[in-house]
Amino acid sequence: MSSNLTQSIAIGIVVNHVNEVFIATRPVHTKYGGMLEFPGGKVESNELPEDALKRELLEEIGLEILKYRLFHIEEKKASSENKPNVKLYFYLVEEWKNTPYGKEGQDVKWHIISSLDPKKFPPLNITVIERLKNLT
Ligand SMILES: Nc1nc2c([nH]c(=O)n2[C@@H]2O[C@H](COP(=O)(O)OP(=O)(O)OP(=O)(O)O)[C@@H](O)[C@H]2O)c(=O)[nH]1
Ligand SMILES: [Mg+2]
Repeated sequence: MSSNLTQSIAIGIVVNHVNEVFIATRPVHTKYGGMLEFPGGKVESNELPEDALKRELLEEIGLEILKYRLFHIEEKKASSENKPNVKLYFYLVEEWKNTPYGKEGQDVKWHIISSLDPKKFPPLNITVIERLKNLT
């Protein structure tokens, strides 16, 4: 029997009109430090994933998002009793206000989708990156 809870994560794939996505480098001292990631973070209790998406993108990259859609969900079962299952909600963000920047001091950059290397991201991003490449 499993009593593991599920930690949901809301992630924004911010895509511009020239097929570039806005990506941050994870700070070195964190889990997957030095790897690339899309902005986002943990959905809080009593919060909807899309509300977490709006909150995290504002907190992390100063973006007020206007048009977005759920693009992909990735789930992973907990690797032990005392860890949560995780569920990643990846949203495509296609319209926004403001110019994104690394509000928390993180290194950020626009990357052309076709040039993305899935090996530079956490393992749960591999499928969504393949799907992203098939879009363009
Ligand atoms: N933001 C983000 N997190 C990802 C991605 N892929 C992926 O596996 N994750 C995982 O999702 C989890 C939560 O992300 P996070 O560290 O950004 O959480 P957060 O913003 O709430 O930060 P905090 O824990 O410091 O409050 C991490 O374990 C991270 O490794 C991704 O592309 N973007
Ligand atoms: Mg985060």
